[in-house]
Amino acid sequence: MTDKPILRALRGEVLPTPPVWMMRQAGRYLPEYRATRAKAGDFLSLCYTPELAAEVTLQPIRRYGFDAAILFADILLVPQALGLDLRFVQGEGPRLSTVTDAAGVAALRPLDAIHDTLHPVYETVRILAGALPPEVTLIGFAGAPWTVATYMVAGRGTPDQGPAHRMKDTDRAAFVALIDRITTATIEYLDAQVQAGAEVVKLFDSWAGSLKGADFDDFALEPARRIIAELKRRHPALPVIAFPREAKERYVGFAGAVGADAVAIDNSVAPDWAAAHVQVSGCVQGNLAPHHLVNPADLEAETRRIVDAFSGGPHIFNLGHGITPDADPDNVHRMLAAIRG
Ligand SMILES: Cc1c2[nH]c(c1CCC(=O)O)Cc1[nH]c(c(CCC(=O)O)c1C)Cc1[nH]c(c(CCC(=O)O)c1C)Cc1[nH]c(c(C)c1CCC(=O)O)C2
Repeated sequence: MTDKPILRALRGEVLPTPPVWMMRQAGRYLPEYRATRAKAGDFLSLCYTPELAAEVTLQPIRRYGFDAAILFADILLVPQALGLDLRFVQGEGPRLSTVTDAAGVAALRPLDAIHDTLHPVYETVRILAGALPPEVTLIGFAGAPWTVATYMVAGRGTPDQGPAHRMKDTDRAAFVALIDRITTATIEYLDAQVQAGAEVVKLFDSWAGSLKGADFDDFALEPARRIIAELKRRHPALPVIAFPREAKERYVGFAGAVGADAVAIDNSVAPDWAAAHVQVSGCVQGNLAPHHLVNPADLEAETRRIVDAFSGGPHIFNLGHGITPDADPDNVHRMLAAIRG
């Protein structure tokens, strides 16, 4: 049995102080991140240079003593490994070549080939596994198939995921084939991260909230269930965190339905409601609104409200979404003081 606080919470233990980390904790709000990114040249070079990716992963651990480190990489590396062109345009976000029909799905690279692109990520994990303090848990991650598909179909981020919805509704067979290709690639990608030393994996389904009714079952729930079942078949003790962002009432029972050990919730969910309806079935991660780290007027009060609401069950403190570049690094210390006392 291990004593790392994150692993204890994921096993269902209720700790006197919740363990804590932050989505996007290695990021542009930190001057040391911006310096290392400048050294790498651009964001993708940073992702694919293991020594530098490991360095930015460790920076927030050194500065704040978080309980978990999350591998520095991006969910869009999988589409790139499947053969799409990917670039990040400064100030605009990602741009990819697109997959919009059956021929596009058929042209994706075969499953075995993904490691040709992704092997530097596994090296980053290996460096981190040997460099982290013993009480810190190393989290690997991937995008969930629906969210990854929304970028592959549109070639960019979209406000309503319209292009992916249209492909799903007009060319169902090709869309199902695309989800299947992402699902199998994600299993091999996460398996390789675990073999390299990731102790927990997290699935980011940032756009799960735009799936309704049976579509939510088919494209948020079922692919996550398949990925987790296969990973746990290969690694029975592996804890998994699922993040079906903006799932609202579908957060209820989600972890159990997909076989995850914890569900991460966004900040549109009231902590008291989530404690009563979601945490009753297991560990919950979340859910401070990131804007409190920009404008800290209610930072301590909101942090305490979340800690108190979830104090009766297993809880990992986190934000409801990633910390933003305009956040003040000192506010993170204030948040930690409010959690840890
Ligand atoms: C949708 C999504 C992406 N990437 C990710 C998601 C899912 C989570 C979410 O909803 O935020 C996940 C992600 N992206 C990044 C991580 C690393 C780990 C972490 O610190 O959380 C993780 C887990 C680094 C990153 N990924 C990105 C940055 C900023 C890049 C930079 O340095 O310029 C970082 C630190 C870039 C990125 N990557 C992506 C977009 C849309 C963008 C551009 C928008 C932005 O700039 O924030 C795709």
